[in-house]
Amino acid sequence: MPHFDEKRAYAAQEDIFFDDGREEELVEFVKSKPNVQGSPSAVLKAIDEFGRTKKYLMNVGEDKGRIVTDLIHEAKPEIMLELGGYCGYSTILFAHAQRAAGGKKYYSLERSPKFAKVIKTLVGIAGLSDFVEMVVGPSNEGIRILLVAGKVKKIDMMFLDHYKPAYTTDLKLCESLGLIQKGTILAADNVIKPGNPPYLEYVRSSVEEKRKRVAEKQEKKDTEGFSDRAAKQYGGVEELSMEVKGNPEIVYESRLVNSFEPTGVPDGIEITRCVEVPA
Ligand SMILES: C[S@@+](CC[C@H](N)C(=O)[O-])C[C@H]1O[C@@H](n2cnc3c(N)ncnc32)[C@H](O)[C@@H]1O
Repeated sequence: MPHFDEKRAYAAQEDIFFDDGREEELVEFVKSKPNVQGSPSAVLKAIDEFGRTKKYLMNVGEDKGRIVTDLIHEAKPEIMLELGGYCGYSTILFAHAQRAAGGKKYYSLERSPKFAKVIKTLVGIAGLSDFVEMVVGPSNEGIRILLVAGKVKKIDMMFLDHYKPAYTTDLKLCESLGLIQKGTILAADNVIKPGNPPYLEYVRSSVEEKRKRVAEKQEKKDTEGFSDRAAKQYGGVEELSMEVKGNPEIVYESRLVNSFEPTGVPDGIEITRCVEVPA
């Protein structure tokens, strides 16, 4: 297990931990800092300072963030998607790394227009507006919009960090639309805290296991296995496109990388690579 540096811990997560005015406070806090204009690292440093000294923020944070930036440096994705952008911490961290690795575009799909505005503002301050494109609305709609617009034909890397039960349904949607191809990498946050059993089961299953479940109609509902808090986290149970079956023939290799929430609570990122898509 890696080590967590307590000095860098965010404030503890409260019962109400977002959408209570803290996101607007964060924007003012970042704007008040000198030298943030055009500097992704200074903007990230300011966001982390707010999370430590003012109020908790549901960001991926430095420890888990490093797992994904290392992967970006190694895989050099041209096209990257994130599902769930919140205040733009992951957007700025990963888009900055992707641009440095020679990438083409980072798409941030965020359901809340209010949070999308915060992301736009902070991404603008960081100087990444030309590289990042926001798609505002539910992720399943955003994915279809990007495909129909001809902007995304293959996903090179996708960071999943939105409504937990939607990880599996959105992955299946991407499979059905042909966006998951050999070499696609998925990085799924929060698979330990709060956890995501249906997603882990899906990406770790063999083709035979997936085929059997489809044939015997034994597929578990992708909304099963979540605590009430995780299922209602963003204001209610979201509608999910359960009818999308995905492509059980796709072969994945998947592994858990243990790490920590920015508060120091143990968590992990599931890293999944698509190794084969039969013709
Ligand atoms: C944990 S936060 C994302 C944190 C961000 N990735 C970071 O590390 O800085 C989850 C975000 O997902 C958004 N969200 C929830 N359900 C969504 C959906 N179906 N489609 C798109 N965004 C969604 C929420 O509004 C929230 O901003």
